[in-house]
Amino acid sequence: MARRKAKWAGNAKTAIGLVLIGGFALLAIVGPWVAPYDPSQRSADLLSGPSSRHWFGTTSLGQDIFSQVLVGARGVMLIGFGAAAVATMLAVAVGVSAGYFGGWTDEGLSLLSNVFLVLPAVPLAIIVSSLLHGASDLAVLLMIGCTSWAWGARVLRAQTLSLRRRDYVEAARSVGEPARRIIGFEIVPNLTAVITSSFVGNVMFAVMAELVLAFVGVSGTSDWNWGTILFWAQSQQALAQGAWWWFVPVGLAIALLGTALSLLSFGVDEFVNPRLRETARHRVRTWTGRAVRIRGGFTPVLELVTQAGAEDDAVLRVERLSVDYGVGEAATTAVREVSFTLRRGEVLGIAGESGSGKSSLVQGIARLLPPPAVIRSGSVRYFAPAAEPVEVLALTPAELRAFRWEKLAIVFQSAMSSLNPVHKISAQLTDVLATHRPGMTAAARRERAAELLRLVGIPPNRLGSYPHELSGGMRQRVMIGMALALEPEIVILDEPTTALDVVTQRQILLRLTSLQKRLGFSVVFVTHDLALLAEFADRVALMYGGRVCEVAPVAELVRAPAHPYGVGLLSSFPELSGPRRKLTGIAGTPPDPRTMPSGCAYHPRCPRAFDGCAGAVPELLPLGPGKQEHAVACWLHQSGRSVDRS
Ligand SMILES: Nc1ncnc2c1ncn2[C@@H]1O[C@H](COP(=O)(O)OP(=O)(O)OP(=O)(O)O)[C@@H](O)[C@H]1O
Repeated sequence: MARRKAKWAGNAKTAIGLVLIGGFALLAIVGPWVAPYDPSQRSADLLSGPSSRHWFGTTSLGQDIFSQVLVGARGVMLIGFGAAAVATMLAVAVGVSAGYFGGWTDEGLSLLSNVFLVLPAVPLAIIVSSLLHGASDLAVLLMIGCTSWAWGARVLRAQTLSLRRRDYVEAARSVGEPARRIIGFEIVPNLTAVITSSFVGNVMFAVMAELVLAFVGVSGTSDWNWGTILFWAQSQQALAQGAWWWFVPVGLAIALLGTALSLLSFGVDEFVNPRLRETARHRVRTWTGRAVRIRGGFTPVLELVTQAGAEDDAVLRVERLSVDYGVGEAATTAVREVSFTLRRGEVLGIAGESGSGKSSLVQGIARLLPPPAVIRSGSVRYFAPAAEPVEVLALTPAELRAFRWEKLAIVFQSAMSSLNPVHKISAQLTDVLATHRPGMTAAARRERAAELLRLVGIPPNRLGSYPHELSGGMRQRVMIGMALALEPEIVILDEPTTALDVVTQRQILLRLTSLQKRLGFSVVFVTHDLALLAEFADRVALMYGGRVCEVAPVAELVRAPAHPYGVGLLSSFPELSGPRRKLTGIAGTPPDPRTMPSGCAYHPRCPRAFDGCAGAVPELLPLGPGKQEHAVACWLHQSGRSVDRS
């Protein structure tokens, strides 16, 4: 708290803005009491300039303009801030709901906003005030507030639309947070700058609208506010008479109020955006980590392969899972009837070229597919120890929230964007615990958060840091710590070390695998990097064109890949030991899922293809007796022939 206060104080713009606004607020409170004259009281000093008796001069009736300015501040501040508060609350409620919930809610609320956008607020207020023969301050406040929210709502809707798919919002959803909490904790804090500037804009608009109403004489010409002063100055032709003092002081007061609001808006922007703030202050030394990508993903391994003895120790079983993007004739199939079993305590690697369907598969398993993706068919069963299997695809939203994170945790690809930039690491770690362990005390949650940081090799004093104060590798480890918060049985990592330097990559994976051995969870590790899998995985499944084409224990796959695609992939990587050999790679490009080749999807690129390969899709079958663990979907093997490693 003290640190926060110091930051406010250290922000000169905020401080000046606050002092000025505070001054105006004080004026609004005490103005009528400290004014030297009654603002309506006439005197013999007609239209005289500033003097020691009348600091701001007098009107054509001899009234003291200084007193009028002091007394008038109350109405301006009351209506300006009151109407802005009403407008901002309406804008947040409408804009955030429309952006977050989408669908019919969005359509209905957007229609409402559009209607209010075309309503001319000030002329409407003038007409209503005229009908009421002069409206009260409260009526003016409500009129302005209720007619000026629509623009802010549109901006907030657009911002919410861009926030709702951010990784940290998806992460919160996957943690099982209810919508109101996601909106309150993940979305609205990130809109603070927009809400503040919307509020400041609304104050300015309300002040102006109120001045216009007073200026045209519809909100009562005897109630003193700054608009009333301008109304009388205009009607008595002060400008033509050279009585500049009649409108200049009030004009300066309005300009000063606008300046104060703008300064406050800038200051709040810096305050709520730690990155902006840090540029102006000393920066905590962080590693130079680049953005880290971590995403959760399973990949298919074949059911047949895992039949021998695998059933008892299965923790997750995926059967014939298919994922489409879109529906009907326009649908593109990204995952095609993938089946695999994940065993308790194993690290299953999933590899394949870009576009082979790895992420779609993993997101399908966790039911985190973004629209327009849909699960077309299949089954995902979770096996709890000594309990009935659970069909994940049939879970209700509430059951799904409990399943994710408790049983299955996902580390998203981008650690930086998975961590909410406006919350400290401690808040983000304890939030997962608060959602799933409501009975835990705040102190216990904080202790557990520190323990989780220690677990992933980060000093607990980093709990007070913001995400941007950590290196890419540290952020990634925080995400892994967060995934382990509830001790899940399955952890999905999707390309967890892409974009990190090789040293950091290895450090993180070594720590992860040592934790995995200690805590006993199962890992699905999606990556392009076969060399990493060779070091860290127990088994590897290769994906091509949305299907698993080969699955085997990692040592066997590296030693003797059976599918020509596996051969090609391994030929693209240098070996760590042994004689030097030419890296050949794979000619051509992966297939477009919209125009998938017939038969084996790899046949157009396959150096061993023969006529039969284009006919039908080969099944994923064990290589033979004694090779139950090594399965391949290739016509070469199904017709009894073998393939040489080239
Ligand atoms: N929103 C989408 N609309 C249509 N098709 C999509 C969409 N997202 C992905 N696809 C298609 O689905 C297929 C599988 O994509 P996916 O991202 O799952 O593959 P990947 O193996 O994870 O690739 P990468 O390693 O590049 O992340 C791709 O061919 C892609 O064209």
